[in-house]
Amino acid sequence: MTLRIAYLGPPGTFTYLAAAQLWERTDELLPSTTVPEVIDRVRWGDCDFGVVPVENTVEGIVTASLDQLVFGSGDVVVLREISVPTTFHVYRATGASGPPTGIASHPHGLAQCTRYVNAAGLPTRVFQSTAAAVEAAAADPGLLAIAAPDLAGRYAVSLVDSGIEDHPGVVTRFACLGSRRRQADLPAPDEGLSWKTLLALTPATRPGTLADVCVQFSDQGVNILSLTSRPLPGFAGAYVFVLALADTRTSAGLARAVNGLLYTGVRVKFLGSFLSDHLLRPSRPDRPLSAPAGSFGLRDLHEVSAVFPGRP
Ligand SMILES: O=C(O)C(=O)Cc1ccccc1
Repeated sequence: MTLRIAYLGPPGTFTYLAAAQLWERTDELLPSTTVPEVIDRVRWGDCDFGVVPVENTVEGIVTASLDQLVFGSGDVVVLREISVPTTFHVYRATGASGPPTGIASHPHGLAQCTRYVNAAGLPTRVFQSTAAAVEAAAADPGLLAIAAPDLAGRYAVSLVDSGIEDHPGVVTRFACLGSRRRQADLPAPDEGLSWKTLLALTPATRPGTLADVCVQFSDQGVNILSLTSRPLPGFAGAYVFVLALADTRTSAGLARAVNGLLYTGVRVKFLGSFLSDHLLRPSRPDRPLSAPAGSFGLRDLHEVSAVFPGRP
């Protein structure tokens, strides 16, 4: 059976590279113009699965994708997570001459290549995807486009520069989305993937609610990998917390933690339990974790007391 897979297109986006990692040529990869369009095609049954960017190690969460999952309706959850190394190249219409007049990309592309973009000193143009910018550059000889590798054969453009990102070693994570019932229909996973579960939690707004949430997971030995807060529309000052947990939906510990949460009054939305290559592809395997410059630790107590002068 040929599967229909919606992705953020046109062909040659980083999302396309993620989708092509998972599906064979026999399946139909169908480009969509925006992330909400991909999710709608899955939600309304026009496509079996969808692929969207979810997190970038420089730019952080792709809120357009996360908010669709958190606030959208219907049975659309994350079924698999795929990482793609994100290196940026510059293209221009083949045969174009004279000084360029603009530089174009997806907002994340422009944000991850600030040194190059600033040095170019050209007006920037934002597109729905990197490959959409390349498509526009093919038709506009003044435009430079920042996008994924290997697009010169696919569009009428030539490679101008390569590896222009500010930080080498960046990885973008993509989510394969679909109905909970379709998880078994995905291609067999590679070896060494690890389970993640994504939950959106809405606690009451009082001191200690987030501590209550964390205690439920720590009591069950479930590692919280990340915590993202999204404003709850229509309720100023209230947030939904999206937690990525290092466990599978079928574990007893996770079931106990979620049951415990319900008793503390937290509302829980299930956003998916899936295999991820997250730990297989850490973005900087060569470097130990380091906190941002200017962070203090136990050795810097004098700095702590300068910022927090109250007596402990
Ligand atoms: O525009 C693309 O190619 C995408 O897939 C979204 C994106 C943009 C920039 C970095 C990673 C993903």
